[in-house]
Amino acid sequence: MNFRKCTVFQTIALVLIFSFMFLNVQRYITELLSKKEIQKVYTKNAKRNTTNDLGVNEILEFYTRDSSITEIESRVQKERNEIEKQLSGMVKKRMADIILVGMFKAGTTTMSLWLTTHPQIIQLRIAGYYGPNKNYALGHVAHVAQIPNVSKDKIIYERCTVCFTSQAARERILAAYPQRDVKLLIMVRDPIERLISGYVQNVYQNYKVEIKESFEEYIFYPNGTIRTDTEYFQKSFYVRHLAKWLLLFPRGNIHLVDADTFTKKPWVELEKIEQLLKINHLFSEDRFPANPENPLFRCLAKEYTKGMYCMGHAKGRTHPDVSTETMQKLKRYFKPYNEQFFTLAGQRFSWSSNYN
Ligand SMILES: Nc1ncnc2c1ncn2[C@@H]1O[C@H](COP(=O)(O)OS(=O)(=O)O)[C@@H](OP(=O)(O)O)[C@H]1O
Repeated sequence: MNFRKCTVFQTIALVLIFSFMFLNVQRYITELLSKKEIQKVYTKNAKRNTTNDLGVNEILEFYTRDSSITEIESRVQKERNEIEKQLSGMVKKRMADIILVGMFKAGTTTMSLWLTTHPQIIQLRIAGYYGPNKNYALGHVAHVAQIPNVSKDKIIYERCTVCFTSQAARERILAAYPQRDVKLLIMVRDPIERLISGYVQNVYQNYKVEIKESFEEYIFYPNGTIRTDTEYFQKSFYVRHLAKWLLLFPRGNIHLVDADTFTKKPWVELEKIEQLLKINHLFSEDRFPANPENPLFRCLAKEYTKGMYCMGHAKGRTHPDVSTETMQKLKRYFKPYNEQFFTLAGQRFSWSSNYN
């Protein structure tokens, strides 16, 4: 009897031990699996954030989440009412067909100078109207009054190179074009080269940057982290700015110019613009000899007379030597933003391969 009791107890104890072990093993396996699952999701997200697996919609959503479309529309409507009020009584004018909205230090002066030598392109006298407040304060009457009456085969061209990074400018342009039918030209240069160019410009103008401050001092904090909060740095995050334009204007209206190709082979990018605007082809390769004073850059030979349009000394400046280490650090930093920009733009640029 005692022996039988003992066996029953032993069996119960064994069942309990095995059950306990089984439950623990099961819990361990579940934990392990969920940890793995979390790890998988985390790795996937990290990868998505760094190497840009994000799709166009996700990128758009991410960079415009601080923009309330209702608030934008209400501001734009208010501005439209103001435009109508100021222009009431004036004969309705055709607005500019195309606006060069940026990007600062990407070759915009050269583009404007050369493009407007085309007899079918008429440039507006006032530049930067939609950008800085002091320009916009000129008022719509003054802005519209300068627009010439031109035949349909001519293109009215306006320049506002500070507009690309300005939300106020985007909304002002949208207010002026209720049909959103303006073409927007944006020159995009390798963001690091643009950064260096901006630094050199600041050094020359001795504005914001002390002459003695090296590029490295300008770009890094003393502890080596990148000073991403500077105005120049912020302007080089093209994806952020393009997303905000795409919230307001269709992609088809935005023409992105490869600024590096424009510098080296201007006829390539100019011919694309001729096609976009459906104007005669005049910018052929043979018209772009090297600049005798600065052979890394081109000039444009005049069409009917002798002489060339070359840029002065303020364009095509010598850049400082930047160490490989600094370049690599900047490239690593910009790469994910660039990738997102290419996805959003739906195109890559000649400088894209600098980041491979
Ligand atoms: N043909 C030709 N000649 C001289 N320079 C040329 C030319 N084509 C493009 N570029 C590039 O234009 C860069 C200056 O850009 P921007 O005119 O947009 O500068 S600015 O924003 O108006 O200050 C300028 O930048 P830096 O090289 O840093 O001076 C040039 O790289």
